[in-house]
Amino acid sequence: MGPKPQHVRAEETAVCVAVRVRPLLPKEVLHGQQSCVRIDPDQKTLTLGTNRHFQFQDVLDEACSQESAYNRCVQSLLESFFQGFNVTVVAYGQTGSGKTYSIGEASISSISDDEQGIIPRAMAEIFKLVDENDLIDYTIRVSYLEVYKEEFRDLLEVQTSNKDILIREDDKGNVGKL
Ligand SMILES: Nc1ncnc2c1ncn2[C@@H]1O[C@H](COP(=O)(O)OP(=O)(O)OP(=O)(O)O)[C@@H](O)[C@H]1O
Repeated sequence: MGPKPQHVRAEETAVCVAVRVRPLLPKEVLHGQQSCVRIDPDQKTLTLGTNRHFQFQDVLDEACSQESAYNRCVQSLLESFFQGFNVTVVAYGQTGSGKTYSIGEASISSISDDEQGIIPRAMAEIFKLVDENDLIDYTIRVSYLEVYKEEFRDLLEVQTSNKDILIREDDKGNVGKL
């Protein structure tokens, strides 16, 4: 078997799973806590303890920057998106593992450009690609919803009652907020 590609492209697989290990937080260092995982970037494996190995399509270590995480896991999806495919990015993990940090709180204006996560980077690239293409008229709609304890919250309009938020699929298979 030849070496695996460094970056898995969207067209090569329907689902790509990458694992990201965050650095220890200052308070964890203060309490003398230590990392319990090891990453092998060549084998794309993460080892828990000494002998529990897990393989992923990509493994991002503690030093992986927001830019690199975006380039490795998301950028190619935008190409597919502009070719008309639906694309989805999901951050999954236990509390405090870095989902919000990785996805990128678009609402936090105090963070530096380097620290911006996936949402602001993807938005910037979408608008750049739209700007570059004068031949097509684009309409962009955005919704930003939180689902917590089976209740919706509209994060762009927090006063909206969750009862007024309806998610439906139309006859073309597009899922969205009514
Ligand atoms: N790759 C990283 N580099 C530096 N700091 C990080 C990284 N990932 C997460 N952190 C920090 O770790 C802390 C927890 O991360 P975050 O809030 O993103 O977790 P979460 O998975 O969204 O948690 P919850 O499910 O509780 O909302 C935050 O202080 C965040 O800034």
